[in-house]
Amino acid sequence: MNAIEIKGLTFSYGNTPVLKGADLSVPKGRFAALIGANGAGKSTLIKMLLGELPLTGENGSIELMDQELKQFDGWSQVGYVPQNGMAGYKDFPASVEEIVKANLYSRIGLFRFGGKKEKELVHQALCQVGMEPFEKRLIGKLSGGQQQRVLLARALVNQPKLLILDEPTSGVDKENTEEFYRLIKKFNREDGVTVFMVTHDRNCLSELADDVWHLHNGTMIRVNFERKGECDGDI
Ligand SMILES: Nc1ncnc2c1ncn2[C@@H]1O[C@H](COP(=O)(O)OP(=O)(O)OP(=O)(O)O)[C@@H](O)[C@H]1O
Repeated sequence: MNAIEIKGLTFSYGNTPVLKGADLSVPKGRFAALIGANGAGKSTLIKMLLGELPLTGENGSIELMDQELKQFDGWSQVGYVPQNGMAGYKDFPASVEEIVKANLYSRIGLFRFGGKKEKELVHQALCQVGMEPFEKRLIGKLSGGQQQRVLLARALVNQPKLLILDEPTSGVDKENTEEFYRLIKKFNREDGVTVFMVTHDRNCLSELADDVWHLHNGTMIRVNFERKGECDGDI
């Protein structure tokens, strides 16, 4: 059973094709990494996966958790961590707790505050990533690495079965990057969460990923780990 199944995916911005028939599958419980040069189309593919870019019958097909994307109704099982998610929001008027709680809106309801149960879920998610001491801190007052851990907690608060991460440690220092990797590795290996991570960090691949996919010239190549030097210089 696959958490993600992509077949023949195509996408163009205007007349410029970016994806030209990409195939990829991520079996449930695996840790898959997606690599590729700048501008290869990795974020475009993630946006299509998340339904942020249109998918018509002519664009190929995407299934999440064995369901066609168009019919997919399990979004609470999918956690997403964007690249530099809070960068540029230095004065954003929300606390760490509020940022994480915002992802519970589907169970709380819009414009409502949530009760004791939701507060506890938020606290637990922050404990999972070691950010509970910062619960009341304004998000903009944290370091980039701390902010990314808060965004990981936000993704985890719904106890997802699939985590999608788009270059989650870009701009984060070595120590915080290592801590971030330790956390996602634990969620994958110990809690069985399927992980699909876009990265430029080649050094983490052998330690973290079961499968590595290389997006190149609009199509997907599965990288053979024994021969991973093949893509050196192109990711
Ligand atoms: N909204 C847009 N309109 C037009 N072109 C776009 C748009 N978004 C991205 N592109 C172009 O599509 C191509 C793929 O971009 P994308 O952001 O998906 O690449 P990427 O692999 O994620 O790159 P990076 O590693 O630098 O983040 C690039 O050439 C980019 O300039």
